[in-house]
Amino acid sequence: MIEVKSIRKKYGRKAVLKDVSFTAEKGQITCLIGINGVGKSTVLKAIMGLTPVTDGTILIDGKPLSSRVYEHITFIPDAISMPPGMTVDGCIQFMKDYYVSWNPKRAAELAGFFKLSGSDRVGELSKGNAAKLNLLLGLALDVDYVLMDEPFSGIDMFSREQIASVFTSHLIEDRGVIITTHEINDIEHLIDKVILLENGLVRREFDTETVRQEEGKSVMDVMREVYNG
Ligand SMILES: Nc1ncnc2c1ncn2[C@@H]1O[C@H](COP(=O)(O)OP(=O)(O)OP(=O)(O)O)[C@@H](O)[C@H]1O
Repeated sequence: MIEVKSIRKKYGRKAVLKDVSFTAEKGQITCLIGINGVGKSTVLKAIMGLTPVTDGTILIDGKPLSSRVYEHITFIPDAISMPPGMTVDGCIQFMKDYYVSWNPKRAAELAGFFKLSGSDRVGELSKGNAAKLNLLLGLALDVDYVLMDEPFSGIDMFSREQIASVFTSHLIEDRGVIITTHEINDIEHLIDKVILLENGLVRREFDTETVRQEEGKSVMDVMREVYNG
């Protein structure tokens, strides 16, 4: 389980996260939702230790962040960070050489599923294909937790559907996934848990199935309730 306990984060004098606590379980997809600039990426970067928090604690399976802990978790940023001149095959080879946890079988399966061509260069990929390659490079690592920043942002409906289908497949297996988004429509059915962020605080944390069964509400219904007052 990932436990985020009362984290606070200031950039200069600006308090972005004022008091954020939530948990994300293995085997579940947890979604951090909030408007642009609310601090979703900052939360993911804090979990990865990429940005120091001003206060609070983050535990991964009960342990504080350390280099050993990072072998169990990966971060897929909102844009691919591979050099534009590198080919798809080159990226895959780079990851294979660099990470012991690289799973070549899963990488090949994802490349086939996404219909990525090995000879295409990163800088020449369409937005959708760049997003798919980005996802492949993270999901082919054998880690327990995957953090994804806006995996559906700015791509067409068919690519979104294809990416969404990966979430319900064996390619995710029983890993713990945290994704951020500001638009829930396409992915509502995939999500187990929602964390609604507003003004640096968690406005609501809920299990989608519980809310559906006990209150007859969709994620959108709860979002409207919370954000529209
Ligand atoms: N390195 C930085 N230095 C200063 N301010 C920053 C830095 N990174 C982020 N911020 C500010 O912190 C706030 C939260 O940013 P963050 O990227 O976490 O939000 P977000 O919810 O992920 O936004 P989006 O949906 O647009 O991706 C924003 O106001 C942003 O301008």
